[in-house]
Amino acid sequence: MDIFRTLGAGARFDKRRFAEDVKLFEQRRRPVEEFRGQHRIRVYGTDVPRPFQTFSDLAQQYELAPYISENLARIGFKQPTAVQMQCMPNRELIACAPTGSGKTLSFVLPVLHDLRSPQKVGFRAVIISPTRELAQQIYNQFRALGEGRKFKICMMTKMSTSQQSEDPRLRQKFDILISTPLKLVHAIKQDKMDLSSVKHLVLDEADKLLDLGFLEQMDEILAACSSPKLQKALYSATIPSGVEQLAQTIMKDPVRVVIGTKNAATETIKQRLVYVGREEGKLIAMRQLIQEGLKPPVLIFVQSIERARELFNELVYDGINVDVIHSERTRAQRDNIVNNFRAGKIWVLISTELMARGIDFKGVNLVINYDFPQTVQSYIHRIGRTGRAGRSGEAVTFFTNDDADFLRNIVNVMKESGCDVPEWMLSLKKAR
Ligand SMILES: Nc1ncnc2c1ncn2[C@@H]1O[C@H](COP(=O)(O)OP(=O)(O)OP(=O)(O)O)[C@@H](O)[C@H]1O
Repeated sequence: MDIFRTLGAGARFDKRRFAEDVKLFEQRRRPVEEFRGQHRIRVYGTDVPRPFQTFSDLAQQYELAPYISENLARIGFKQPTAVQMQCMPNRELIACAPTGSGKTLSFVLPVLHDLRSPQKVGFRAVIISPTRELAQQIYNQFRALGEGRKFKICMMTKMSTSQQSEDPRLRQKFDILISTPLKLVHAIKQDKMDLSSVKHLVLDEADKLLDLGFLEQMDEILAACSSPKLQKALYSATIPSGVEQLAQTIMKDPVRVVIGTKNAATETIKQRLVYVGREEGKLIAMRQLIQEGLKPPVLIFVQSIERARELFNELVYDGINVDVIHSERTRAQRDNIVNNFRAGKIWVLISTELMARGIDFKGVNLVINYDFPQTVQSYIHRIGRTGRAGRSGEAVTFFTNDDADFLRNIVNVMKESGCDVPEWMLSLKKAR
């Protein structure tokens, strides 16, 4: 880029110097491109920062505060993942990387780095997530990586009276806020939330947040983040083109980062489709899987709360160590279930879409789509609860005659992510 600046400044054109500059530019660019190619990193936009290769490179390149390097080592993160290597933006960012590829750290790290130290000027970073469980997980990651810096980090759902206080001096203590959209909009509307100092606004599971269900709330949040220095960052494993177009309209000259194949499933997951005929066939197929021997922990997705309850009653009757989670369970119940499933005390967990996105149950061996997912995005996120952080995993999806119209969409995802699929399935008509 130097060559263009030199010319822009009105210097006389020196052909030889220009040729040398071009050569130098190419020499610097080529290894970076090769490195990106090896890690399947694609970038779009102008002046995209070069990726760092190791955490010590990062520390040097960005003069990282030592506490961050120490915390990375303590947590046990030795080598950055591809998305982390490329996500030290100097401006707005849209990042699409597979499930379980470490996107959380890839925004926690640059935010902490940029905030440097606690300041009493009010919230400077806001992270939005579609569910409370995911917000909690992000909060934990901030606490772990921020250890030793005394940042005031708060989760909206746990806000104390001082955080919501009318007194601006009390509110100013805080640096980072993590919230679901509804809670935050509620506080903004009650005039209890000043977001005018926010410099970093991160939307995790951005395609979900920019979906119709949340769009109005996102508008309110964006309007409240009034600082001209505001930088937005959007992250998801799936960013459909419509959402990306919408995102572009609210962003200024963003860098786009894509890891691997866009909108595909994680390649470490072995995916399988099982034909069960009709609805009644699902329970028979489920019992057959159990008889063949399930290796817990296993996560089962169904389409509604009612169906989750029904399946739970069936499996409890069969003597399975099973529990069920959905939005009608109390907060305490949901927290307990998540903790117990993580600790291996629950072997089989039945869930609605609530747990489909973002939740990091590291050791899940098998995801069963008992009910066929309604969208490609839902499929990718649901099965992405297994095969995380480079581990292997398995996903089984039941389909009935009624699901035939949508089968082709899922078959395509399977093919894109390197799974074998029967030829006849590839010739099915695509659903709209
Ligand atoms: N550099 C790293 N080295 C080792 N493990 C890592 C690294 N970065 C993240 N992880 C681990 O990888 C797992 C997945 O990370 P994370 O939850 O951030 O994935 P994600 O990309 O946000 O997935 P999803 O799309 O499902 O939300 C976590 O258990 C996390 O602790």
